Amino acid sequence: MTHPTAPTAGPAVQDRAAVLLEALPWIRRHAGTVMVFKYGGNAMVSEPLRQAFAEDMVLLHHLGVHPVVVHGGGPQINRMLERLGIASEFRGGLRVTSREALEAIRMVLTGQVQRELVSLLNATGPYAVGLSGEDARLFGAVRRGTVVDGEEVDLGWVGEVVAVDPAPVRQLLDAGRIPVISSVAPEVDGGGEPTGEVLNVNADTAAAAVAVALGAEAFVALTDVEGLYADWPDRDSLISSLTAGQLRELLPGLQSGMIPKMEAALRAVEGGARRAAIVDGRVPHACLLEIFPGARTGTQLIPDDGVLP
Ligand SMILES: Nc1ncnc2c1ncn2[C@@H]1O[C@H](COP(=O)(O)OP(=O)(O)O)[C@@H](O)[C@H]1O
Ligand SMILES: CC(=O)N[C@@H](CCC(=O)OP(=O)(O)O)C(=O)O
Repeated sequence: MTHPTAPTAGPAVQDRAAVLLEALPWIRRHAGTVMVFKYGGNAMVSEPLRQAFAEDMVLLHHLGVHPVVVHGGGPQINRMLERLGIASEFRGGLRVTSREALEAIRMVLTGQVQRELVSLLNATGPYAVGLSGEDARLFGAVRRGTVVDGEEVDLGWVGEVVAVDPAPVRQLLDAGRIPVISSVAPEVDGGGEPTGEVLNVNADTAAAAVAVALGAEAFVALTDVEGLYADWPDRDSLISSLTAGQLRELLPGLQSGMIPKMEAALRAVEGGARRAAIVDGRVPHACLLEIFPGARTGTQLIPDDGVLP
């Protein structure tokens, strides 16, 4: 006859219990809240990292938090455009998008990157449902250009989300699912009606719009650096936390992909999120570490009158 080995109350057991107990106040405060995670192409670079991200989302879901994933896929799009012989050009952190490129981008985001993410999340249970801004009119977008060195630049078929209907996402959350959203959006006219065109939206920008529409508690964007640097690329200038007002002052000096990312973080906080975080997607389980305020990586952004929750 065998007997199960009784766990000894040694240090290892105590440590495990202590980790769970340390998370208890955060879990109690955040159960039932929405957290929007922007999963960027540069943070999706390895299988173990993708796996760790999916595990974090499923664990948060079981802790009672409602994770919503908005994904990018910049490097994956670059690879496809290269295969098709289409040049990639970025202005102010946004891709100049021809109609030909748009077709490929829509295919890569909704047909490849989203499918892979949904499949990873569903490896252990029926959690994830993928949708794009086109589904159930989730997004409405208008064409936008950008300003580089004081000059207006036409970006082609690039959009900015001007309307989000939270209902399709809420319905999925209510059904116990994890929504996984691709950042392509139908163009809408002045009356909010679809024109029949589709636009390429930066995924950080789309994620912030989703966070605001859902009244998310937090907006977390993964990237491929430690966080926001005050004086990029000086590695000693990493900012661990800042207020919306401090970010507004830094924004004009930012470069490349950090421009839309920090604009999105600001928009999320201005729109009601208590916190936005730029976290290092190269650190396995960076999203799960978010539940331990003392162990968070990256840069935390809070409203001017906020305190770090
Ligand atoms: N001030 C800054 N702090 C951190 N990164 C910066 C800064 N300015 C520019 N960058 C660049 O922005 C990149 C992140 O943007 P991007 O590549 O669009 O991210 P992702 O694909 O993860 O969404 C970093 O890898 C870095 O090269
Ligand atoms: C307009 C614009 O720039 N759209 C982005 C959409 C994907 C994205 O944002 O992906 P990451 O988050 O991985 O950068 C693009 O075409 O690359």
